[in-house]
Amino acid sequence: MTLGAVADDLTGAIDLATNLAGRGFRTVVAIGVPADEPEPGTDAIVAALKTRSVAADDAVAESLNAVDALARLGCRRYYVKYCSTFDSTAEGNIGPVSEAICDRLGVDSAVVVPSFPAAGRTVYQGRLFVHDKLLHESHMKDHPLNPMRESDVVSLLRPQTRHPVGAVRYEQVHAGPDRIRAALDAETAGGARLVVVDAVTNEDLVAIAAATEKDAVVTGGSGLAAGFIGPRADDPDSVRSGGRAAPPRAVIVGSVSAASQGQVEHARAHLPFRELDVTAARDDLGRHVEALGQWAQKQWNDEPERPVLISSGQVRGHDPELSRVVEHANAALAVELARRGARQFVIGGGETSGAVINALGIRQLTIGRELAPGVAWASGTAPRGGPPGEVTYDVILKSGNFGAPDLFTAAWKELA
Ligand SMILES: Nc1ncnc2c1ncn2[C@@H]1O[C@H](COP(=O)(O)OP(=O)(O)OP(=O)(O)O)[C@@H](O)[C@H]1O
Ligand SMILES: O=C(O)[C@@H](O)C(=O)CO
Repeated sequence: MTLGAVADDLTGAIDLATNLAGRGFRTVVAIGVPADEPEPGTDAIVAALKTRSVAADDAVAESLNAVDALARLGCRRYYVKYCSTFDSTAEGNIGPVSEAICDRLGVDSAVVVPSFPAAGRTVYQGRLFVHDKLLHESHMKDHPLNPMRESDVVSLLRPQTRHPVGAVRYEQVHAGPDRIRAALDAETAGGARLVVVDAVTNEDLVAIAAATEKDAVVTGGSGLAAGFIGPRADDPDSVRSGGRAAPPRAVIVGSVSAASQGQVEHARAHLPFRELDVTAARDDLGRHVEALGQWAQKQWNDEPERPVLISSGQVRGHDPELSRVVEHANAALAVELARRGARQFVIGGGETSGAVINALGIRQLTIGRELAPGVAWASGTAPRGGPPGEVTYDVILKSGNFGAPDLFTAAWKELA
């Protein structure tokens, strides 16, 4: 049975696909609502949507389209993937989307498991932690699109549903799958449709996965997948396809997260670096992007294997419109670099990655070597655009806060 997943952004989809691959699922990521039959032998299809920051009605409609498409492709079990920091719009899309999918499939209730301990996200007594900080005290309090000012997951979810929100606390999770199942059933009997489940360690996630293995819908960050047992769990390396493209190489960072900015700081010492000038991009996008393209070409002429690094820098203040301008600029930059031959990209940030992949015309990705929790190389093809034929790209699409400080320089070794 193929597992179907609906992810609310692209890097989140890659994150989930990486964890599924690590558990022995041969996984493809479809960009948008899946249209194509997956290759024979596919165990999981993750639909990468762009619904985290849109109006709830639009997020619901797009998510249902994706579930219907996954059902047509043979999926019978579904994973609703949102961010491990539970971010969405102020009104929130996680409740409406999860409930609509349950309704569509005739399912009474589903677990809510944001926890991803390997990336420092844990839920204890309903409170979401990012490493040692409560969510509302973490970097997420200043996120440019979805600032998070509350850490209690039940409180975050309550305004997003007309039903009571259930909770299964750590004491019950720790007591194992049978107790978790009994607690979930009691919450559902009490009228809850969405039940927030604590998880602090991978063992907790394994227990929750066992307790819910017959549930047709589960929801969460990618962590819960670490508890799944895939069809090729004995040999997870067999599901990975290697790097297929060749240099030139570029790192494009539109992510403003602390981890990405640290990675830029580290890589600047080693790679040719330029900052995308936000004002110049807004005033004359074509000219600015062309200038960056010429600069990159010169670096590649001097050292063909050496990646260039371009970052759009720090956001000042909360300005969604400016964020869109920068996304558009980063996407145009990727197209310009591809036009000049670039085939291997590391992209920082979920929104940025979505914009870039769409602009390059990539419709589907297969997962390759894993570099860090939730981060892996992936390969995809796109129409050549002009002459007939296809172009193959190797990409890392990195969630803002994921990856070690040296990711932008170390990643390339994994392609060899
Ligand atoms: N200098 C800047 N000024 C304004 N907006 C910017 C600037 N640099 C980046 N942005 C925008 O900030 C947003 C960052 O979101 P993105 O999802 O790409 O990264 P992130 O939030 O750090 O990562 P993730 O969503 O994966 O956690 C994008 O819309 C990007 O275009
Ligand atoms: O769950 C996460 O933290 C990531 O996959 C993500 O969605 C960040 O955009």
